[in-house]
Amino acid sequence: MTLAARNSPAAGADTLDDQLTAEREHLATSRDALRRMRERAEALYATGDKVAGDAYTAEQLGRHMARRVAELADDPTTPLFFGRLTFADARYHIGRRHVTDDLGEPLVLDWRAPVSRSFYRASARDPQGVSVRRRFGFSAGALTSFEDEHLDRGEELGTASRILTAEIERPRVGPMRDIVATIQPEQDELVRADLADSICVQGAPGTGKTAVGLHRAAYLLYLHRERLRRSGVLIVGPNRAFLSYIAAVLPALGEVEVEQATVEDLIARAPVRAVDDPAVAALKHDVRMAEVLRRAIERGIGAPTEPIMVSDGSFRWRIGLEPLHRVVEETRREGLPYATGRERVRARVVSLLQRQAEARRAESPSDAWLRRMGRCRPVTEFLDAVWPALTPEGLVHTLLADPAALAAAADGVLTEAEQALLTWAKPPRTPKAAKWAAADAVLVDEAAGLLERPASFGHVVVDEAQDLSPMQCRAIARRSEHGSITLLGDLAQGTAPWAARDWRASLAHLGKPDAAVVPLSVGFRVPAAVVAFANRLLPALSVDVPPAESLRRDGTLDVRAVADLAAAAVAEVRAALAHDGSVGVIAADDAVAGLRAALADAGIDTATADDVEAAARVTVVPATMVKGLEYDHVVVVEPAAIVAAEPRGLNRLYVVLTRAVSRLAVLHTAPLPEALR
Ligand SMILES: Nc1ncnc2c1ncn2[C@@H]1O[C@H](COP(=O)(O)OP(=O)(O)OP(=O)(O)O)[C@@H](O)[C@H]1O
Repeated sequence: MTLAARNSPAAGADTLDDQLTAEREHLATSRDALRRMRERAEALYATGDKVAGDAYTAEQLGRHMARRVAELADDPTTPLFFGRLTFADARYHIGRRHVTDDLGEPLVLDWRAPVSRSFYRASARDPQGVSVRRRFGFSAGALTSFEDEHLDRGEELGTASRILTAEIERPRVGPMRDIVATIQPEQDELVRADLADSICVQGAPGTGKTAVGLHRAAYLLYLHRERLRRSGVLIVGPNRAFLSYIAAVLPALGEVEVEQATVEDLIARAPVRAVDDPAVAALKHDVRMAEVLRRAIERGIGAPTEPIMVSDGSFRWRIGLEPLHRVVEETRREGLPYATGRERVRARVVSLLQRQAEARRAESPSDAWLRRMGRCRPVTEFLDAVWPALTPEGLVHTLLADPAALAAAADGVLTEAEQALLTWAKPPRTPKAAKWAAADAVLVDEAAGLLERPASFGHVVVDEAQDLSPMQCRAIARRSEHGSITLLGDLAQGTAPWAARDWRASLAHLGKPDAAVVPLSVGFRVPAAVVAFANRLLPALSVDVPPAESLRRDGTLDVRAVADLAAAAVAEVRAALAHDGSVGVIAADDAVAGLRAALADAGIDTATADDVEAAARVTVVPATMVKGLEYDHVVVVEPAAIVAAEPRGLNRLYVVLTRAVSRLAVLHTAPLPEALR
């Protein structure tokens, strides 16, 4: 046993070894049972098209079974169960998914099942009927130890658990892993919050926000499987490197159908082919642009100026100005999305024609007649005059290309100087010819949302949410209108020019103004010495957040003035490679290529941050890409250059300094930023 079981055996005279043997047998039995479950699912998958009556059912069944097979995958390196609860009359092993024997009796309970909740929440003060909680220690998939807490005797280890400590201090390699075995009570409360509840988690670096968000997604999918499968669950992350880092967590928990995207991916409609001046980009992300777009659309709705005259071949029909005015006004008042409004006007005009036809012929006209009237030239011309068809790109193109159109929509909302900033110097002739900048996407998406509502996800998890602009928040709000959100972030790590300074404003833009803001303050990543160093920056960041405290007493910090940054970085990486785990070299973006070359010259292979499966243990990461990531050993090169590279450089440095799991080395030639000294 590597980690000795702390307490005397619970069951009679069994020795610890006997108990360990019994647990290993239970693990082997469970793995066999899971294999049989998977084989049954595979057999069904193979014969699915024969039992299904038609192609559609076969397709549905096929997809369901493929998903089932994927869900039942067994990873030999992750334990099938990690805990056990003993109640007065029953005993359950808790693991990543349900495993049942051939008779349907449970061998392992899913961590999300109601009974499993006590594994995370029971305490000596509130044992919830649990007499003994057992945690298992594993090494490379083999069960090596266990640790008991006799809650009925007032024993409780909390964060002193050696198995928990070993899990937290385990060297990191490759992609992020799930934390089901060691979710802490304050995290569990967030993970198991109701589907209807939107929550905002403000947490210092490494407090498990990302972990909480992913586990909440898995929990909600377990509890509301059918509903969420229909509406979908979406995870929004800051960049592709981050998304590939977290991509494996949900599949490892059996959840293979969650969409993961950056906010840019989510709203991209056209390729980005131009770069905005920062002031222009900031203005496009300003929430006032939503009002400008709303007005621009509303101004497009005109008043009828002529009656409609239609002939159907047999009769001529006429709709006078007054009823047409009524139709337009009534529809405008309904506040529908613009494109729906246009169709509503069309339908109302057709129904006026229908009424006339009924009065004249004393019978209802056919559907074909109604369709023909709806599409006939006079009706379409009327629509084009009072409620013209619009495209999102067309609308934004008009505003950016035509100062008069912009002035009409922006008067009283944007200053003249701001309007001038927005106007293209060389307007493209058509929307198709436009070279869109990144920030135009938020305008086009806002316009698209005014024309037609996008489908709403059932639940959206937004990570690193402090960096969302008001307009990006609105883009997410449109996609979670009928669902709930989990907003995760840290105001101190805000690096975007529009980063949030308080959560209430973001929540209002997200359409969830009343969501609770819950703090997480216990850090699982960054060692105490490193946290203390990074916390020196907090007063200079002008945000009001509780400082982090660390669960980790291990770890080292080494801040050093050097003569040659590249040579010192190479030496530092060499030394780091003598330890287990990953090494991250973080520098200002423009220094990355040079450092990669220096490491290559020294014969050290390096990977890029978005290649989490890379064989190389060393990753060289630009400071702007490192948000949300972590490495055992972090080498930060020239903090002053990281700070100087962008307006929120100190916040960036705070992010950079809080990536280390075990050891942080800070190498500098220039003086350290004032706040750190
Ligand atoms: N209860 C836990 N048990 C074990 N490890 C945990 C636990 N909670 C978090 N961790 C680990 O701590 C590290 C940091 O977690 P995570 O990335 O979720 O933090 P974060 O708050 O999102 O950080 P950041 O602010 O830097 O984005 C991860 O390696 C995660 O697996």
